[in-house]
Order: sequence, then structure tokens, then C-alpha cells
Amino acid sequence: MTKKIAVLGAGSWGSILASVLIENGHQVALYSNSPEQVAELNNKHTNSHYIQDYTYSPKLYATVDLKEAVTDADVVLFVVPTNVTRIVAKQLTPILAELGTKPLIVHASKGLELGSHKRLSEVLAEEIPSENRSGIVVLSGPSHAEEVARQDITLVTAASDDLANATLVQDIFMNDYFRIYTNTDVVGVEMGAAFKNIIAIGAGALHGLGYGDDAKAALMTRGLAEISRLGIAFGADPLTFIGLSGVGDLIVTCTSVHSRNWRAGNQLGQGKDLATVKEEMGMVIEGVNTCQAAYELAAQKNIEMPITEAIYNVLYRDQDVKNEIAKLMQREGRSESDNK
Ligand SMILES: NC(=O)C1=CN([C@@H]2O[C@H](COP(=O)(O)OP(=O)(O)OC[C@H]3O[C@@H](n4cnc5c(N)ncnc54)[C@H](OP(=O)(O)O)[C@@H]3O)[C@@H](O)[C@H]2O)C=CC1
Ligand SMILES: O=C(CO)COP(=O)(O)O
Repeated sequence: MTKKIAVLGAGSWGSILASVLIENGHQVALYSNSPEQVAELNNKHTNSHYIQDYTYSPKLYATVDLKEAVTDADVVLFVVPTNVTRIVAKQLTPILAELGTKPLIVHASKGLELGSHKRLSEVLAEEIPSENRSGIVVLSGPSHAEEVARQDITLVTAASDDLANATLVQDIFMNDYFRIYTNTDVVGVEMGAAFKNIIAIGAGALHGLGYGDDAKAALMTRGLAEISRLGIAFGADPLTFIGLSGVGDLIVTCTSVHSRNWRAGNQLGQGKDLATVKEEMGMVIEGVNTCQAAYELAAQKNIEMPITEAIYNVLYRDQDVKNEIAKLMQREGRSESDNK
């Protein structure tokens, strides 16, 4: 059934998810905070800063007017960076209250809020009262906008406490190149998605330093062990970490040149400083903030996360990457079954 969907955030992922929804026959309004970007999307049907060599459907309507975007929307899809999700939710709530509508809230972002360490579904639940929404669903998994744009095969997960809402999102998005599974482990899905970005920075750094495939496989495996440990301590189902939003997303983000986190790590490994890497990227590198959140959470729960700590030392304590790798290699011998 055709739905009216408001997509909030017109970066690479928001704009391409909007394209998938249009392809599936839905009516889509794409909200951006930039009048120039809206003009480009509506007039030239391009979004050149975020996605190159791609033409959007003329059916895609972009607007800087949040109220216009969400009026009569059945679904509101948040795809803004983690650090502005609360801000945009705060803007949305009075509009929904005024309109008297109750859309399904979905988010496709990957990170934890700095300071509060909250997952984004928690942030959205706090900011959008239950009388203004019919549910909250997380859309997550191994998916790069550049590949979905060319309708390459991509599989992701729709997670919600309420399976009916996850199934609704599955139905809305699913087509012959974009396949959606459902999941009810919201904690595991959001934590896997957030933490894999930290490990991807490490994988990029190894590449930038010239390390080989053995080192990268080791980082991914031990990285998965430690991010699962942290997620499980917060109630995640261990099985979720071997699913699409866990190991699936870890693999794609640690191996793809499309990944901004991987590319940031690669440049750090080549000796660039973080400020320059961020400025040159011009798009969100979620793993940087999430590394800080995970580092603090691990300390709070007394959980060993040596790789996250090493990456934290590089990002926040100006430590040398090679030195941090050497320290990891000098850790005392362990059994693989040790949970640390
Ligand atoms: N790109 C991808 O392939 C995937 C991304 N994701 C996740 O999706 C989320 C968004 O990523 P992505 O689209 O890639 O990021 P981008 O950096 O490409 O785009 C983010 C967009 O959000 C805009 N924005 C920032 N602040 C606001 C605001 N207050 N109101 C409205 N818009 C705002 C940015 O504008 P400006 O540039 O002006 O700040 C930018 O247009 C991230 O959490 C990411 O991890 C998940 C899966 C795949
Ligand atoms: O989440 C993603 C792939 O699944 C996108 O990763 P980046 O944010 O590193 O580009």
C-alpha cells in the first residue's frame, strides 16, 4: 500500500533511502536544512556533494520546511547524523502535536548520543511522546548509499520491540534489490551498528599503514568480540552480533572504500591529523564520537575493550597508531574463550 513518507536528512543515506521508497511507489518528501541543496535536488535532481553521478527521480520532492515534509506522513524516517537526532526530534514534536498526527518513527542512523550514551531509539522515545507516534523502528545493516544507488543487492534489518511495526517497515522498503529482515532485539541492532564504526576506523588505519589481510581479519574478529561484550552487558542478544547489523555491517564497513569511517582510519594511518580528515571528508564520520561513548561505557561497566581503547588513544590522546598496535600485540597471552 502506498504510504506518505517524510525523510529527515538529505545526505547520502537519507537521499538514497528516499529513492528506494519512491521506486517502491511511495510518496516521499525529503527534508534538508539547506536551501541550496533543496534547489539542486528539485531542479537538477542531483545531490552532488553527497552522491556523485546519480540522478534522482523527478518524483522526489525536497523541502526546507519540516512541517510541510511531515504533514500527513504515515512514516517519518530520521537519517540525520547521531549528534543532531535529538535536535531534529525536538523540532518535530510540536509540529506533530499541532498536526494531531501519529506517524511511525523510523531511524537509519548509527551511533550513540555523546554524554548520555543513549541509543537513538531511546533519544527519539524521549523527545517524541507516545501520543505523537505509533511506534519506533530501527533500520540498520550492511548498506552503502553508493551501492544501493546503483540497485546493487543489499540486505538490512528492521528492528522494533513491536514486531508488527518492524514488519510494516519491511513491507515498505523491500524490493528485488533491497531485502529487509525483521528483528526484535533493538539494543543489539543499535549497538552493533554504532560500535562497528569504531572498528572500521581501525581497519582503515591498518590499511593506511600497509598491514595485510591477516591483521585486518584479526582486527575484525577481536573487534567483534569486544563490541559484542559491551552490547551484551547492556542486554543485547549475543546472536544479533552474528547477524546483518552485527558482523554483516562490521565486514562491509571494515572493507569498503565507500565507508567514511574506513576512509578516515586509512588517512589517519597515512599520518593525517583528525581535524584535517574530518574537514576533508565533508560528511559524518560517526565512529569518532561513538568511540568516545563506547570508551566511557566500557569504563562504566568495567569491560575490557582494548581495540576501542587503542583507537580512543589515537583519536583523543594524540597517540601514535603504530605504538597503539604494538601495545595491543604486547598484551599478555589469552585463551580465545576468555571473555576479555
Ligand atoms: N551513507 C551511508 O551509506 C549510510 C549511512 N548510515 C547512517 O546514516 C546517518 C546519516 O548518514 P549520511 O547520510 O551518510 O550522512 P551525510 O553526512 O552524508 O549527510 C547527513 C545530512 O544531514 C544533514 N544535517 C545535519 N544537521 C541537520 C539538521 N539539524 N537538520 C537537517 N539536516 C541536517 C547534513 O547537512 P550538513 O552537511 O549541512 O551538515 C547532511 O546533509 C549516519 O548515522 C550514518 O551512520 C547508515 C547506513 C548507510
Ligand atoms: O553504515 C554504513 C555501512 O553499513 C556506512 O558506513 P560509513 O558511515 O562508514 O560510510
